[in-house]
Amino acid sequence: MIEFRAVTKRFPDGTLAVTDLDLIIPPHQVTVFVGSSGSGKTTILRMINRMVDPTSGSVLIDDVDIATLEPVALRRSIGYVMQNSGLLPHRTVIDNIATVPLLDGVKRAEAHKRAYELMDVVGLERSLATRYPAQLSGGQQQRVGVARGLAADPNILLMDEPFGAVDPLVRAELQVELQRLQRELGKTVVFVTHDIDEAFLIGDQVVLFKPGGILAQAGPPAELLQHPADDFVTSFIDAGRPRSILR
Ligand SMILES: Nc1ncnc2c1ncn2[C@@H]1O[C@H](COP(=O)(O)OP(=O)(O)OP(=O)(O)O)[C@@H](O)[C@H]1O
Repeated sequence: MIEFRAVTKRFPDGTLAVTDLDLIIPPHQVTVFVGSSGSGKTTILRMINRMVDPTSGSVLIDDVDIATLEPVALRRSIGYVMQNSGLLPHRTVIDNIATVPLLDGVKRAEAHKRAYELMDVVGLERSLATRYPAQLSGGQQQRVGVARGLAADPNILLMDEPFGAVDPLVRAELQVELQRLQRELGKTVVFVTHDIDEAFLIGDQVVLFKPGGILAQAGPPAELLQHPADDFVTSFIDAGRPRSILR
């Protein structure tokens, strides 16, 4: 379980990105952060692996305040998948997937063996292993990014708009794949998107933020749809609807 207790983040330039956030992220479920651009989603996500530290308040993982943990070790123990996959351009697919285990001192042969297994898990042909990222499609690159995020077998997987840069058809395919993966692996997934349809599709819990990183509502999709907390929630959900009809 991940817990935010009265977390506020103000950047040095004075920007208030997160305001007094109390939130529980249950284990083995997909929690989706949704909200308009600049509503603090990425900042909140990055506080889970200490890429960003709160100005005040605390973040706990399984009841341990992560401010007491060593940031680099914490970061390597948590999977992180970002938009545009964030792959290393001069390393092959197999080396990209094995990045964290290799950093952790796992022997190359063993790290590669596991990386090949992960290619199967995320639905990538093993024949792609020796290609470089630029020789893959956008969807394939994102799958490599997911495999890399899973390589250290983390309990927690953070995904920051992972499907934002691919076309709608590939995006739909990746969304279905993520649901399958989650049924098989049961990780604690925290997923950022600005797309309410995507949030409702893949989220067990959806957390909607207002500008300033103010929590608007958190709950299962049906709860937000049937019992929106206020007009902001209603209008954010409604704004997503015309797109669903057009799709
Ligand atoms: N390092 C920083 N220094 C100053 N302000 C920052 C920094 N990082 C983020 N911000 C600001 O904090 C606010 C929240 O940013 P954040 O990236 O968390 O939002 P977001 O909801 O993830 O947005 P998006 O959907 O556009 O990625 C924004 O106003 C942003 O400009």
